[in-house]
Amino acid sequence: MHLLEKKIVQGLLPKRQAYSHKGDYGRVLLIGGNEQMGGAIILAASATVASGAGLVTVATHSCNHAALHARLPEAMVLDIKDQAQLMAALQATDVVVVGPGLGRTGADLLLLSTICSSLTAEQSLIIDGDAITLLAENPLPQSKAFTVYTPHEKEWERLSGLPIDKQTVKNNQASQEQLNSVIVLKKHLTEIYFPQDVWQNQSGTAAMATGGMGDTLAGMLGGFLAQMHNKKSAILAAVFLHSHISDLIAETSYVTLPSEIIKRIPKAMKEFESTLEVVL
Ligand SMILES: NC(=O)C1=CN([C@@H]2O[C@H](COP(=O)(O)OP(=O)(O)OC[C@H]3O[C@@H](n4cnc5c(N)ncnc54)[C@H](OP(=O)(O)O)[C@@H]3O)[C@@H](O)[C@H]2O)[C@@H](O)CC1
Ligand SMILES: Nc1ncnc2c1ncn2[C@@H]1O[C@H](COP(=O)(O)OP(=O)(O)O)[C@@H](O)[C@H]1O
Ligand SMILES: [Mg+2]
Repeated sequence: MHLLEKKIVQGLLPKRQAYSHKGDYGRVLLIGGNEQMGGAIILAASATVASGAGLVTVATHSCNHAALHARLPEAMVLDIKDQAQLMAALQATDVVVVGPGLGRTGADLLLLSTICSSLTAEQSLIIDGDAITLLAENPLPQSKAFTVYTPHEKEWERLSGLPIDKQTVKNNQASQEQLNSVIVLKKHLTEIYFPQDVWQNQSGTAAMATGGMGDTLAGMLGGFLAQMHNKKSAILAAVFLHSHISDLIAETSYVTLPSEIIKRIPKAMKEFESTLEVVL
């Protein structure tokens, strides 16, 4: 197992070219947030915007629109129930993040099925939160998109069938192969399962154990994948930086709130940029 530490991430983020524009930094569509959990998709989208994605759109329940506009004017908003608008947005995007605060109704499952079947191999799909639980309970044909699941241990138990005490590296690798996707298994010392190798994050502490923290990571992953050509570098950098920022705040704070982490993403990214592309 490879250790994901600061020296690995140093230089992974490409320095921006002078002659570039927002279209060069990717389009991300985030889907989630029902009547009870608008906060989850607002946090995720805020993390995507702070990570530097070129254009961010959020499909969420209409009751969240005013809050989202007020908190995050950088994002565009559409009604999660508007099929026509959603289909157009799915076709136009580079990355989809689905699941934060989505809910687990039949309509949510139908939506998930539409998303999985309509994406192409050129797009990326991050499946988080309720979307993982829905897929665990109702398996669907695999999407053609490059797919990343971001389960916590219980969500991974539901998806892989492995009880938490059986989630060994060997067992997890076997499940990752079956799912044919990247798995970010979130916990203390988060593990990342790629087809070729496994990484263990060395940043992060229990100061992160608060609601919305995983939603924030899902949004960061969307933002990093939208901008970086090397998908593996994007995933490793997002996982490390999410927890690294928390570690910096935790030097003087007992808990590290998702909103505080989000505010510090651009500054933290700056420290890790390089003109030379590092390939892992
Ligand atoms: N502000 C908002 O809008 C927020 C909205 N949110 C949205 O809520 C939706 C549901 O997501 P969820 O994670 O809260 O619930 P669920 O899938 O039932 O899992 C919890 C169960 O798993 C167990 N468990 C075991 N190991 C674990 C581990 N390492 N990490 C975590 N849990 C672990 C745990 O055990 P227990 O706590 O009982 O000991 C419990 O039995 C999702 O869409 C998410 O985006 C949240 O982000 C909060 C802020
Ligand atoms: N004790 C801990 N040590 C390190 N990281 C933690 C700890 N507890 C939680 N985290 C991190 O917080 C996030 C929690 O994700 P998740 O449970 O999906 O949150 P939510 O769904 O509430 O947004 C993960 O990135 C996880 O690694
Ligand atoms: Mg979660």
